[in-house]
Amino acid sequence: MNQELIERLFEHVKLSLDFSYCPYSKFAVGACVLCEDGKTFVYGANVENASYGAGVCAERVAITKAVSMGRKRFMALGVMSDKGRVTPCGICRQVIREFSKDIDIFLFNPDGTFQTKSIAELLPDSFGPEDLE
Ligand SMILES: O=c1ccn([C@H]2C[C@H](O)[C@@H](CO)O2)c(=O)[nH]1
Ligand SMILES: [Zn+2]
Repeated sequence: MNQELIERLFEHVKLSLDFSYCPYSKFAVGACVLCEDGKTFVYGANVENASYGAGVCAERVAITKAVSMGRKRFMALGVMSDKGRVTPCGICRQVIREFSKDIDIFLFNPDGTFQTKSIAELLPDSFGPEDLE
């Protein structure tokens, strides 16, 4: 990933924080996937619910938006909370893994610095679509 794409990914993640609906946790999260074409950014924010368990994380919102637009493979996913660096929860790790085994996951800090993780690091010895073949 070149510097320009990383900066654009960060800008999308930052903007998506504004769309978070988090009246219960007050913990806003923004996420964005960069599709395999290297051009299409699809962002998402966490969307909570009065029935707490019905809430959805930002990462899954971004991914399900993209998949339902016909984009199933991703180069990168960026994420950040309004409190700073955040790392995807277990359910999101499994959903990321479903669609991309070689994705770069950018854990952004508010100043734009980041740490990258692979899905193999976040979800070692994972179960995925190939296991059902
Ligand atoms: O990586 C994460 C971690 C948490 N959340 C959301 C879920 C919930 O709405 C709030 C507090 O857990 O943050 C995300 O969207 N992504
Ligand atoms: Zn999650």
